[in-house]
Amino acid sequence: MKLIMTCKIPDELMNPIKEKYEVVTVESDHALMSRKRLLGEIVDADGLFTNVADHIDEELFEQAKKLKVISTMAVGYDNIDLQEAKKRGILIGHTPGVLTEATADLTFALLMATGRRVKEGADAIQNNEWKGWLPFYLTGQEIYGKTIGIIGMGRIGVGVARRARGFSMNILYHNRSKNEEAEKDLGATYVELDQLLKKSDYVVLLAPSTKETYRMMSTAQFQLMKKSAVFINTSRGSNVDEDALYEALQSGEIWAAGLDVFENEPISANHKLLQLNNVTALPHIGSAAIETRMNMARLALENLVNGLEGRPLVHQVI
Ligand SMILES: NC(=O)c1ccc[n+]([C@@H]2O[C@H](COP(=O)([O-])OP(=O)(O)OC[C@H]3O[C@@H](n4cnc5c(N)ncnc54)[C@H](O)[C@@H]3O)[C@@H](O)[C@H]2O)c1
Ligand SMILES: O=C(O)[C@H](O)CO
Repeated sequence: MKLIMTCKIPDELMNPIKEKYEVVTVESDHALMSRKRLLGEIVDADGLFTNVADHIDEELFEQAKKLKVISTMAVGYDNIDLQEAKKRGILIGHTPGVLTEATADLTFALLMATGRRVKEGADAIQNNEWKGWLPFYLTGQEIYGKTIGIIGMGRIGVGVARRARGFSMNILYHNRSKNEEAEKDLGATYVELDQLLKKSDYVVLLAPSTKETYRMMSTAQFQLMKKSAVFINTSRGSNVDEDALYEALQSGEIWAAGLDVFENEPISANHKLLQLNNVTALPHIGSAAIETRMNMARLALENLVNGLEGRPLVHQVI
């Protein structure tokens, strides 16, 4: 059987697979397979190992004559057209759970870095702009004891809430349904979205990208937030209206934003959001811890091989 891997993973994981399957992948650890090559190779492939950067759309499904399983090395699968996959009886696997803690760590790191202006401070030193201690130089927002509002209280949202608890934060959340466990164990309080936006010092977005969440944070939502509030997005860029966010940050409607994800990735350094001092931006590295990425790759391979060999996927989307 032929497998396509649009990115390379370490040899220790790849070699046992190569013994059993014909594997087509890229040459370098630092490259993704081009769309053109993927569309060519997919024609006679049985399995596809993919990630958040590939668009698995109707055009690709039309080309794929033999495809049985698609396995993404990610928890989010908004880049895959599930309807097209379902129509063709193609199984989809993903990697929830193994990246929860690493992504919660990075989300909290971004919250702290944005609230306390860590990037601006590091840049000031680097650019030889530090003039010495001044009473209000690079003053940020306190974190300890403040109110955090988590939109999307799922696995990672709960992970962030656990970290927030360590900082004695008051935890508000908004979710499709109430998370009784988070309420009991973490003292989190369910509120409607408008209330969360009005009351939170830190608003953290961790809902998946769906039709309902598309640009759920736009002008009206930013206007409800406190002028001193910090907005953090480690979910998906499409959940945020980036023009509205830019306006809110530039006009002082909100105080700062920490962003790990963007509507179009990779974002260009010329993007208007990146020209603002009150934006801390990262290149979609929420789950980028070595052990985590190894576990994601292992789980994605297991999903793929299980599907090809007629066993249940460990984590199956459809
Ligand atoms: N930045 C990164 O590198 C990175 C890493 C991992 C995950 N993610 C993103 O984080 C998302 C969450 O991951 P997870 O493992 O916690 O998923 P999850 O499914 O456990 O949690 C998502 C939560 O969002 C809630 N939700 C769905 N629609 C909502 C809506 N309209 N309003 C409010 N809440 C809503 C769900 O009920 C669920 O509780 C992923 O879908 C992915 O997009 C990003
Ligand atoms: O959805 C995911 O898993 C992330 O975006 C990449 O880890």
